[in-house]
Amino acid sequence: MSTTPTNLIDFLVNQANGVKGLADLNLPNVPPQYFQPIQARLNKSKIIPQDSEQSIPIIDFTNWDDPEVQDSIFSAATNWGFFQIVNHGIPINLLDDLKASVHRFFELPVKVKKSVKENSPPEVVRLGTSFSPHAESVLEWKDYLQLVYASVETIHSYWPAVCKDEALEYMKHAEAFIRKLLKVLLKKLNVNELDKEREQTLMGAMILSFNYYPACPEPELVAGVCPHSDISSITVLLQDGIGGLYVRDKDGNSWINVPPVNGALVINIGDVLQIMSNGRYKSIEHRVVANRNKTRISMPIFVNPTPDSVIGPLPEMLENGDEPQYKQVVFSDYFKYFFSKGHDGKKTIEFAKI
Ligand SMILES: COc1cc(/C=C/C(=O)SCCNC(=O)CCNC(=O)[C@H](O)C(C)(C)COP(=O)(O)OP(=O)(O)OC[C@H]2O[C@@H](n3cnc4c(N)ncnc43)[C@H](O)[C@@H]2OP(=O)(O)O)ccc1O
Ligand SMILES: O=C(O)CCC(=O)C(=O)O
Ligand SMILES: [Fe+2]
Repeated sequence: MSTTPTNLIDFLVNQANGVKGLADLNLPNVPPQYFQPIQARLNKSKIIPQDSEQSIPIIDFTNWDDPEVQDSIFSAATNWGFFQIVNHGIPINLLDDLKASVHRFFELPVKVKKSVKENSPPEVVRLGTSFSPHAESVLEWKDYLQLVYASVETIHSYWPAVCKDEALEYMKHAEAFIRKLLKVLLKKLNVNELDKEREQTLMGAMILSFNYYPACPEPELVAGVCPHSDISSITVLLQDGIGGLYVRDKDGNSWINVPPVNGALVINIGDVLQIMSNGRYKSIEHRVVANRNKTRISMPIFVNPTPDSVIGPLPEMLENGDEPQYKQVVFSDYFKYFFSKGHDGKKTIEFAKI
């Protein structure tokens, strides 16, 4: 029978086995480095039943410039911070092709993935496991591949061949959708034009991430992703049909499932838009649970400012005399702070609080 590698971090990170390599050993138990403290585990009594009246809104984007549709987006971003969009304009076959390419990438032999890790500049491609393994006290049951949406030449040089075409085609369509959605979100904040400077601040740097959560022998002991809010302006997430994403409820103590809806994209407001809207839009905590029997994948696009963008409440938010709740921060300082610690709920935004 296989045993846990003696130097687990070396096995996971340096040898590029990731948690998939660990799961492939078919160990009966999870190594203690993955044990969440008891109070941090998601116990069933804290989950709001799926059939209750509370559920994340699902919005049809077909008539996105219809004021009623825009009102429902504003209401979801203000009250929930999370919603699902159907009829977003991205062909469903592209979503299916992308999911297949994610499985193809993670199923590559470890030596191929190791060479991707070793030969890719981290500002373009980053293969990793957990969240920030050198900074966190407990590991998360997740591997990831981050593809930075750079110039076409850079993409062709560095994105892995097994998923490059699918990822690039998806990003081209997603970019058009993201621009429309940000226009709506900004318009409802009385910002009527998304000029070049604001576009750079809201969506100047986009990262397509492939998250891979292998089946786990003891899912109740671990976290796929610990509670956190995203640091992006928005995140656009495609999930497969397995499920496992939960959002913190308004009462603060319970969690609501984000059920997989075929063809839908899950949108969440990130810290940047909470800061720019001076707290009007909410960047809500969410987490992922592991699954005993099935591998789950998800594909978030982190829609980020460029690293040198300065983030703060929009002047339009302060016109009627409201006090700013956040100071001006350089985005690269913000994300370096985010990665300097483990996921820790909503604590990152304290960095920008006045
Ligand atoms: C993983 O689960 C996640 C991820 C996220 C992601 C949110 C974001 O998109 S934040 C935007 C960050 N921007 C980029 O990643 C662009 C590409 N990267 C870069 O240009 C550079 O890496 C850099 C971000 C400018 C930082 O450069 P540098 O100062 O030279 O430092 P590094 O050696 O690259 O990194 C130091 C250390 O920080 C951690 N880290 C930095 N960036 C990331 C990243 N994108 N993902 C994961 N970790 C990152 C990492 O610990 C680095 O240590 P190493 O062990 O890799 O050496 C949101 C939510 C999630 O659950
Ligand atoms: O896998 C998911 O559904 C969500 C992942 C997530 O929250 C993240 O990558 O920031
Ligand atoms: Fe997230």
